[in-house]
Amino acid sequence: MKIDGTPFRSIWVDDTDRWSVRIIDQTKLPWSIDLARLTTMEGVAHAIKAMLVRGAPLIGASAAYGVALAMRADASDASLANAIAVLGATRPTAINLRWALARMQQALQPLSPAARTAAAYGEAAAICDEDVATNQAIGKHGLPLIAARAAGGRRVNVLTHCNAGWIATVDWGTALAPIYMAHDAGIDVHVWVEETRPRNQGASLTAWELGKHGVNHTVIADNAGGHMMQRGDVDLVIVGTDRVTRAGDVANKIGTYLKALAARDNGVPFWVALPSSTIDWTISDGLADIPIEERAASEVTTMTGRALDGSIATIRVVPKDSPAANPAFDVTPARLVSGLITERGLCDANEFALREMFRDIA
Ligand SMILES: CSC[C@H]1O[C@H](OP(=O)(O)O)[C@H](O)[C@@H]1O
Repeated sequence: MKIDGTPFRSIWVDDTDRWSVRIIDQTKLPWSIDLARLTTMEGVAHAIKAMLVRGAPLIGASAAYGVALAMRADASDASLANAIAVLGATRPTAINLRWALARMQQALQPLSPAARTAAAYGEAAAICDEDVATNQAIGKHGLPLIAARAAGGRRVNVLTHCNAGWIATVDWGTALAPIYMAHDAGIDVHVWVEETRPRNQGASLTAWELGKHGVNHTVIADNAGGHMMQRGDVDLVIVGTDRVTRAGDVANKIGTYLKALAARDNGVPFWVALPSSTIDWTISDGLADIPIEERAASEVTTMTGRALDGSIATIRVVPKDSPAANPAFDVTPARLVSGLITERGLCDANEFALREMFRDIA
């Protein structure tokens, strides 16, 4: 998408040296646009773990380039195995990480070391290009959900949680793709942007993205989403996801489950946007089988933002001696999901529908 008129992707190969990997450091947004340069596999692993890059599809794309950087340094079998292991251990919930690493392994293992570097960069680039096309398709298939509610120029209010925008993918995003397309089609779409404690991906990233694209939005506290639904101010909810089971259970940013409960209680459609690379065909029961990342307590006990003097500051918001827990995701049972917006179309959140739509993959 564009940042102040300049087209960007969230990750790309440096166009000067043609081997280092460039990213937008998302820990610095929205306060500054820092383009970081990653030159080692370990640097990519840190970027994923510390959330300089985040979002399931972007985590997968970043890991793919991490393998390419590893091959550039040492294309041996041991180096390939080490890269897969190190990158695979960075974050446990988003299945796209495992999917991308398996794809890189499959592409590189059969090759001679001499052929691996070029092949790795080629496969990583293909993953990125496919992600862009996939997300455009998600946008196209999700657009009617918004357009159907825009009769007579009526404003359509969409609530989203966390950030599943272009910055969470290589481009376009998943949950935000239909919103961008609705906006570009002239529909009066407004987005309730939940701040998404504790990392505030909504307040810091979704608000920033939508603002840069000129999409009307209002940031709200996480706890306000249900209230907006009760008042009839939410026409539909669209969120992203990090892993969907073959039965349609959805892992997403912590707090998503509460939105789904409020949506069900208020008769608000609750849609989940995802590429098929986010489906984990090996599991059915999300609550039992999706690993939930536990992140540092400091993400709950402190907040970082711009101080009134313009400096970037981190403040403590919890007493020093109070422990904090920080589960980064929760699981929304399929029964609370109105439907899935995929690159192949809209799909019920159940095993039969998923297998019908993706019989060539399942
Ligand atoms: C398009 S996937 C976006 C998904 O990833 C986010 O998690 P994180 O920011 O921790 O990587 C969140 O769950 C989003 O819905």
